[in-house]
Amino acid sequence: MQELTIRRPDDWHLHLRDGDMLESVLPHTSRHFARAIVMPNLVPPVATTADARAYRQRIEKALPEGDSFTPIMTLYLTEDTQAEDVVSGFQGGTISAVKLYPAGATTNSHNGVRDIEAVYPVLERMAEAGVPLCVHGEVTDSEIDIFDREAVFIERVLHPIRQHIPGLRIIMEHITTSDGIDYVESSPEGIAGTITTHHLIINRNAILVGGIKPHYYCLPIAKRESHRLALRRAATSGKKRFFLGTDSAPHLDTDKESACGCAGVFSSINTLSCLAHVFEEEDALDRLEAFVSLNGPGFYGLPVNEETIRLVRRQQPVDYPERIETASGPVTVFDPMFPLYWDVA
Ligand SMILES: NC(=O)N[C@@H](CC(=O)O)C(=O)O
Ligand SMILES: [Zn+2]
Ligand SMILES: [Zn+2]
Repeated sequence: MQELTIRRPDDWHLHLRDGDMLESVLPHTSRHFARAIVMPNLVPPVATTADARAYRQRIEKALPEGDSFTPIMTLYLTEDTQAEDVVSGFQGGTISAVKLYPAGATTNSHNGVRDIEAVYPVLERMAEAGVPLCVHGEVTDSEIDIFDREAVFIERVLHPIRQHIPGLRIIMEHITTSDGIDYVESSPEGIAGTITTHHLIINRNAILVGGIKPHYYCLPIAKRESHRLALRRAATSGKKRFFLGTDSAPHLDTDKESACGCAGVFSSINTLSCLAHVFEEEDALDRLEAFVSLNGPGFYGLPVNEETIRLVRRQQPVDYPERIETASGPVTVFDPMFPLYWDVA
């Protein structure tokens, strides 16, 4: 296949940041994507409906002329979150989901949840009102190995939430293990998983072999090869409860290339080229549209996009920048370590 037309895709997990960084990264998403679930882990976090409304306005202001892009806003769940604010923000159309960060699990998560049972009353109200919960699924206990933190989260946190509040719709974001895939597949309706572009391409060797490669460090951390293969099988299966969340998460190079580098991979620029490459390798180009354009709106109960995009396989590798410039310095773009031939026409 040399050409593929699909409905315009959406990104169900994206970090747009704020200020200069927002200005620099937003065009790389709005060029190709119609909508994105925008993560609320700003400093300070997007914790109330009023915060989400103000942040949405800043995103709309930063949007390049002529691009049609809808940010889908989320709230950062804290132990002080008020259920009334969540429900009214959802019913009024300002927010579409709430995000659970276990405190200390990832970038800007220190205001997250320490005691999950403390937020059960809010989760119960969300279930009644139909507000979905997006989850960063890693425990933070210091005795748990970083490579096991997702699997342990499923057992200690996610499964108990689902037992206690079966009506809550949950998105297990950026799944990195076969445990996560198996959990979603073996559960009844009501839980879905997003998968990032980079976790379909790299395993932990990319971070650690031949020297430390900070631009491949993200959370949850990439796991061993068998897990990457499980993610590929799920993403390319066409199954309705798996869809794209790029987790494109820009950090300044000076913050990544450091003795204590930040977690996050910036991939919005070449994500669709990378995904077409992966789906072609798996002989599943006919299922790319399900993963990037159909399954996400299906789970979130939103209409699919009517516009289309055309992907073209070029004769020569596609050019994309190694890094982009922002007012505060460069940000390195995800390098899949192979040439990309698929391009968005
Ligand atoms: N994925 C990451 O490694 N980083 C994200 C946070 C997150 O999604 O966990 C970020 O905000 O930088
Ligand atoms: Zn996360
Ligand atoms: Zn993220």
